Amino acid sequence: MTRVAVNGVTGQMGGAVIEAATDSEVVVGFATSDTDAVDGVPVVRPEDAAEALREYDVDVVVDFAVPEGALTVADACVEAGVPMVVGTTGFDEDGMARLKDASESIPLLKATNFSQGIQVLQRLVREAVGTLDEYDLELMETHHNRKVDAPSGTANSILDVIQEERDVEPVYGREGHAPREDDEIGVFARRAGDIRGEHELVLAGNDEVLSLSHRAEDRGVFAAGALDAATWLVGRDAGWYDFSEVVDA
Ligand SMILES: NC(=O)C1=CN([C@@H]2O[C@H](COP(=O)(O)OP(=O)(O)OC[C@H]3O[C@@H](n4cnc5c(N)ncnc54)[C@H](OP(=O)(O)O)[C@@H]3O)[C@@H](O)[C@H]2O)C=CC1
Ligand SMILES: O=C(O)C1=N[C@H](C(=O)O)C[C@H](O)C1
Repeated sequence: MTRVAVNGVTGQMGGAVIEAATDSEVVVGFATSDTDAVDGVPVVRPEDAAEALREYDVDVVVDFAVPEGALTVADACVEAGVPMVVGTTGFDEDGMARLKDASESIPLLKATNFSQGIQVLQRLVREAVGTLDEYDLELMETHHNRKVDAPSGTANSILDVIQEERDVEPVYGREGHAPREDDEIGVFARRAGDIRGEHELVLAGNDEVLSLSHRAEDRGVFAAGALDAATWLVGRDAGWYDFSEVVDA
């Protein structure tokens, strides 16, 4: 069985990963709060992660935390020579550069969304935006009221795909006198209740509207995808990997 360490183990996704780990074993977790264990999994502080990775003989780390915590644990993975799956979102440019640096020493797979449906949505988005190249584009996402980063990592990834196809400028929300420009894409983030994650791209023009959307119904979908990625990553060469490689494997 693959021996997994979970960064952000006390969080919503940390719990979902422990629950989803049936073909792998979560042997240790990292978090900053004063908790000894979560569901029988011992909790260690992130600054002691390198030592714990060796002590618990960890094969791979699965991370769903905050950017600062992910970077601390990425350093520990480099020190201990352990692969890392990064699910945390909201990194700034410097954080992304530090993850890229880490991937020169260890196998590192980062995805803003570990659901298979979003992988397919990304492909559909590329085709639709490339084909309907005159249509107006608007991007919406909705998440639970505890989410701290906006727009979501997934929305930013969808935007990246769109910008590879079309020269559009994001406008984050609109207010007041705000007429739409031809080359803009409106991006909207809503936060309410315990909504697991919804994303929708609307393409409108030529007297028609095409809507491409995805809704996650349980955090288990992200946890299962991240664990699939973790098992796939063990034993690979150092480098930067994409979740599409796992889905296509
Ligand atoms: N890629 C994907 O498919 C998905 C990505 N996510 C992303 O995962 C992240 C976590 O989401 P979620 O579980 O809902 O958030 P939570 O707020 O529920 O959990 C965050 C966890 O991070 C821990 N944490 C805080 N600071 C640190 C630190 N310095 N080092 C290590 N751990 C730390 C917190 O525990 P404590 O306070 O005890 O330290 C907590 O356990 C978010 O960035 C979210 O966007 C979420 C779902 C799917
Ligand atoms: O915070 C969440 O919950 C989620 N975060 C990811 C994101 O920012 O895109 C993925 C998913 O939508 C759930």
